[in-house]
Amino acid sequence: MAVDHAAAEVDHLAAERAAARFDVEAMKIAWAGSRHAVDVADRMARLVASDPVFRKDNRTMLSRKDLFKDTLRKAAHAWKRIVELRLTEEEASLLRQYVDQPGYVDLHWGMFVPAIKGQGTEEQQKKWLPLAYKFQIIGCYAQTELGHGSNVQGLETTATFDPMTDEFVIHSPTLTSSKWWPGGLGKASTHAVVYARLITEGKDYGIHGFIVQLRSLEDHSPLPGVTLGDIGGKFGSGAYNSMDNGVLRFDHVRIPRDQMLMRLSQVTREGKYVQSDVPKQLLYGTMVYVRQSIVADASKALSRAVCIAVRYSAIRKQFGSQDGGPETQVLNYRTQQSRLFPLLASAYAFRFVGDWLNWLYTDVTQKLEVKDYSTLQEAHACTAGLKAVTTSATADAIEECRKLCGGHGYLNSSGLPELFAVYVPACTYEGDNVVLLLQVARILMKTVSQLTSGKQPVGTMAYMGKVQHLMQSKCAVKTEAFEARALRMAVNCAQNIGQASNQEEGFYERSPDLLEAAVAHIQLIIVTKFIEKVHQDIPGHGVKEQLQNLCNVYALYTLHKHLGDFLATGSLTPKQGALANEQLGKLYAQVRPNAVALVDAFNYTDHYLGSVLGRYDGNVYPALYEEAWKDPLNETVVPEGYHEYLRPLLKQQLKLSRL
Ligand SMILES: CCCCCCCCCCCCCCCCCCCCCC(=O)SCCNC(=O)CCNC(=O)[C@H](O)C(C)(C)COP(=O)(O)OP(=O)(O)OC[C@H]1O[C@@H](n2cnc3c(N)ncnc32)[C@H](O)[C@@H]1OP(=O)(O)O
Ligand SMILES: Cc1cc2nc3c(=O)[nH]c(=O)nc-3n(C[C@H](O)[C@H](O)[C@H](O)COP(=O)(O)OP(=O)(O)OC[C@H]3O[C@@H](n4cnc5c(N)ncnc54)[C@H](O)[C@@H]3O)c2cc1C
Repeated sequence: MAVDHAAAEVDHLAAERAAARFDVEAMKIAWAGSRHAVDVADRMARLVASDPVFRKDNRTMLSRKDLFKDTLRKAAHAWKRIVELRLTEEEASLLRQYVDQPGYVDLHWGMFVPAIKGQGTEEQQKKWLPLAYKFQIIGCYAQTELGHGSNVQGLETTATFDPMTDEFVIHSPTLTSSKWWPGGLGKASTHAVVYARLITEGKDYGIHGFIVQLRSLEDHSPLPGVTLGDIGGKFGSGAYNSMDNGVLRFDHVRIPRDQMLMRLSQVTREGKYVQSDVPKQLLYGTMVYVRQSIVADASKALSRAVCIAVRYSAIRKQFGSQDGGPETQVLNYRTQQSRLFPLLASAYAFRFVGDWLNWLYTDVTQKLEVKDYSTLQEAHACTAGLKAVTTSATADAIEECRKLCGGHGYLNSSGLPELFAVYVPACTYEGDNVVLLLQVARILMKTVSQLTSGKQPVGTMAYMGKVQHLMQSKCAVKTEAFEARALRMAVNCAQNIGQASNQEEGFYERSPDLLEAAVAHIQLIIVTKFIEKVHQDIPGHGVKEQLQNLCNVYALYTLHKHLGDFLATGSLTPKQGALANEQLGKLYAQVRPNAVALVDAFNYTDHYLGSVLGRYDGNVYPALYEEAWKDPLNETVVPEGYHEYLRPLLKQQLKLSRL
């Protein structure tokens, strides 16, 4: 008798859900942050999923042109719904999240508007923001050039003040000064915040921001002196190809003086350069803002991949059938668990550290408003470091989830290839991860060097103040081992650099070790913030226990993976390392019955997941089968090209065989 495997798989997920030992609804609240956050997210996710314009299952099959047009259509429709339904900012940005297609709106709202808010004077904000808020202009963030991205101070575009006309002349003096990469620039934007070297009275004052109109508001054609276009196709099908990353050149384009963003410094009518009393690093404020939002996005991307891999691992069975009994769910294999559960724990870890970082960012912003710049360095180190560590881990984890889903994970319909292709540039944009970690390392070295002068480190560096204790002790407590490892790695680097004849040379020579020291410091922050979270009052049956488990998994897995660091710095003994690994195995066994419910708590719709393997109902096989037939290649039974290329070949073989 034929067994209906599909029906059996569906029952399987129901059984998994029934076996969970905690209240999933309460976990949804812990994940989202509040009941309100769950409800709004739920409403927006359903709004998007039920609207045919937001369909995305065909995206990887569209040509670049069709994909771009589809992005424009979705963005316009989303805006229409936002206006019609009078959505709040919170609702609108969730709606954008669930539309799940990178597009010019991200740069408009995510960078153009924040750049004007952060670097524009009140007057400039009054003039430009209302236009941007109503989409009467579309803006992008034009910083990176063909020749320089990481080294912002190396940018070549010039903005030369002409006192005769009270204008700046924006110019691209070399090929490498062409703006290259800005999202939304290629085809959509009418305006840009352009970063250029300010030259006045014959002196180069370095990089400053300018609002420049690029296209006509009448017919969208480039303004005189402006050459611009798209930079071409990118990694993967669908994926980031919905975005028009662009190239832009200026040939002596003139803009009024008041289009220089003048909150941080000004040029007077006479051409005098005046520096305000605010730190010049505030020029980088937009990047700091986006880096903190990228950390929150890491937990979203990672949780999606993990949700797909966990559900599918509960459905998928291989081996183990004896006497006609059931086969083993691959989720029951210890190896599957040891690869998958640390990623599940990381998704929760990144979620909570992302919330904390958002708090830190808000706090710093409030302090800046009253000219308190004391936490600027902390904000830079935390946003840069957490951006680097969480995006690298998430990119690796999405690829691991693909492998955890076996062959089917490689199909576009699994959702994983596109998720990976969209996600990986996060390791590069908004600061290459290595470059950002070296920034953290510089701050660590500065902090270590100040320890001898008695200056007490603060914020996330405060543990370094316990230097006497941490340099000597054997650590019994988990966080203390993380603190000792991070501090000792930093101190080792500082000592090695100190022996070099020149500090810069020493830093350069030791940079691979410095990267590792920076990672150790950031991992300490993630572990600490997770522990702080589970110490809070968390309502709901079994929720706190589950989070405690996941926190332990994250910490012990990180420890296991970097055991070399812990041993080399003497922060743990080999015996402690072995015990930690033993413990990890036990924790996986506790996660196992709750795994499906723990990913259900992310509360993702099937539309947002975009994966036949991750379907909520577990009906994987019929969906895979159906999906295959939708491929354009299956529109005809006999493929196009048969008559030109297959038939002649086959005929020829026929003749040969007759010879
Ligand atoms: C209601 C409607 C709603 C509608 C709904 C719609 C809603 C939609 C919403 C959508 C939202 C989604 C979001 C967008 C999506 C993302 C997409 C991707 C976009 C990607 C964009 C990009 O990709 S955009 C380009 C990013 N390009 C970089 O990222 C360059 C890195 N490169 C550097 O960033 C500098 O080049 C680098 C290395 C620091 C050296 O800079 P340098 O040479 O000037 O300086 P030094 O290293 O010498 O440092 C000198 C001193 O500055 C200190 N310092 C340095 N940085 C600092 C900082 N930031 N803050 C404070 N302090 C800082 C340092 O600690 C030193 O401090 P000290 O002097 O005390 O030691
Ligand atoms: C999808 C995408 C979207 C983007 N959107 C925008 C946008 O909207 N606006 C915008 O202005 N830009 C944008 N960018 C550009 C992005 O910000 C830069 O690509 C990024 O900052 C990295 O700079 P780079 O390309 O110059 O890399 P490079 O610095 O050339 O990196 C090449 C290699 O050199 C290494 N390296 C560089 N410097 C050092 C160092 N000091 N020490 C050790 N190693 C080093 C890096 O680690 C890397 O391995 C986007 C990029 C991408 C991929």
